[in-house]
Amino acid sequence: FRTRRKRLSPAPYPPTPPGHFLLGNLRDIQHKTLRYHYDELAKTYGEIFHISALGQHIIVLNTEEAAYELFTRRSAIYSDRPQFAMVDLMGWDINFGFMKYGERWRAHRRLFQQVMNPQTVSKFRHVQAEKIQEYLRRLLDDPENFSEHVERLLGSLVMKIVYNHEMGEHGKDAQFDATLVATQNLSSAILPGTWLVNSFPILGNLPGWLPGCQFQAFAKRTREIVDSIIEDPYEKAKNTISSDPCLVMILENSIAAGGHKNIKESYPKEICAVAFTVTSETSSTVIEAFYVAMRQNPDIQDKAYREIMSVVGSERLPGLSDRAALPYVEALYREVFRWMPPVPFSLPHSSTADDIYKGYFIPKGSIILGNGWTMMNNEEKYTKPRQFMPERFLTSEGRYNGGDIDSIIGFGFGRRICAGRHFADTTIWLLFACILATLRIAKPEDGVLDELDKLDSIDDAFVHALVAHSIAFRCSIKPRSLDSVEVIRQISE
Ligand code: HEM
Repeated sequence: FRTRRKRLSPAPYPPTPPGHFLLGNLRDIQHKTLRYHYDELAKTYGEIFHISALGQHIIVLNTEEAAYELFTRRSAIYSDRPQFAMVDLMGWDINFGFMKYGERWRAHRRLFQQVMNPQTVSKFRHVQAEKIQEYLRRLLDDPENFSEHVERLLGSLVMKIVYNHEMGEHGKDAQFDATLVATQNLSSAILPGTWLVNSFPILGNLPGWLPGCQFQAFAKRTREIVDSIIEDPYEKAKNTISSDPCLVMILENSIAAGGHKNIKESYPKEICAVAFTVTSETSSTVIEAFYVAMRQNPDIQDKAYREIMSVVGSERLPGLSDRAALPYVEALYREVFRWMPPVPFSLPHSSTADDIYKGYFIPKGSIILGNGWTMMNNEEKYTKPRQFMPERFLTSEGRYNGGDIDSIIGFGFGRRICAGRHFADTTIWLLFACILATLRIAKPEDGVLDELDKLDSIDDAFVHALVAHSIAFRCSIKPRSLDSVEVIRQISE
């Protein structure tokens, strides 16, 4: 590496915190509360800093301007992904979120966008509304398990729009259960430190019976499950005749119409197989953040309720066509993403060429993190940033001024920006609006404090690995009125 740097540039690395003489900044990388630590470092070093350990350079971008310059304007060299050996060993390299920047990624992403663009997503509005209403019914019947019901909501929604598959009871739907296990194995396998093979890919070549190589067996089991969710569900959906649109049929029709040259037969099946995995963790974190924010801020919740009542009334659930008329709900929705960015550093990008930014050297192969946490806590843009305050996205006349979906930093950056954001955006907005319209979320009424009430700061309710997650907490969830119960129970025609 030293020779390459000498050859290309005498420029210094971006500001770097002092590190250990051998281990470099390993302690900064393995810090327990990374978002606070990097926020501190950003305060010391400014819009960009650099840390390195064991030969790996990590560049952290702390302003929207720096992120825009590198991820968007220079996207040709900042759109790669660092590789996890375990992802490949488990067969999860079919997930284009992890693919290297290149032809295979491009073809997958193009196909995915074809079925997840705003026009196509709007075909699924009735499914979104139906599954959300089902979720509300579950909340009425079993409010304590509000969080577990989210998994079912997301699962049943994705299975329906992708495969036109109506999900069976929990634990009894072979297709969904396999998808869930494959997803959980992927999440655990990419947690830093879980498997040494991620840091030392050469281990992947060793036989599984060697001590320390248990990852081989885990990877093999997962690969079998991943293989099982690629082929069969797709073929089944392809051969089922239905008037409901689903991703499989949309893809098949456009392939038959000659819309896709140069794609392999497996690609459409692969993008369908990853849909739940790429949906579930991030979406459930945003929903958790909503519950925490609403539990802690009854006045804000009531204000949103009043807005919905005055625009929509109490005799039906809000729909996506009401969205523009509900600026406070929109602002609240946006504030959830700002207040607790679900993927605080986005998914890591990596660079494919040496570069210079503002006089600093960024070597090829660096991991580049967009520090969404610090960006969303920029005091110049967001006064009192740790306060949950939807008003910050409203003008003094109460009009929404928060920008369109692509301005949501929580969806990431540049060419790797979340490919499912239109589906996520409409689903999550509608979910929030329907909950706000019918239910009141509050602290538990039995007076027993739970972990959330014992925290020094409510921010600590969320811990993060790659994606943030809340600690377990309870809330009381009750219908707003008799009308609410009726609307939730009402079967739509
Ligand atoms: C609120 C929910 C969601 C959030 C916060 C979210 C966030 C993100 C983020 C931060 C990235 C990485 C962007 C980057 O590298 O800069 C990403 C990538 C991705 N997301 Fe989402 N996502 C959500 C829901 C979804 C849904 C519902 C889908 C699919 C239906 C989806 C599909 C994807 C895919 C396929 C990628 C990989 C894109 C690529 O590498 O080219 N996401 N998402």
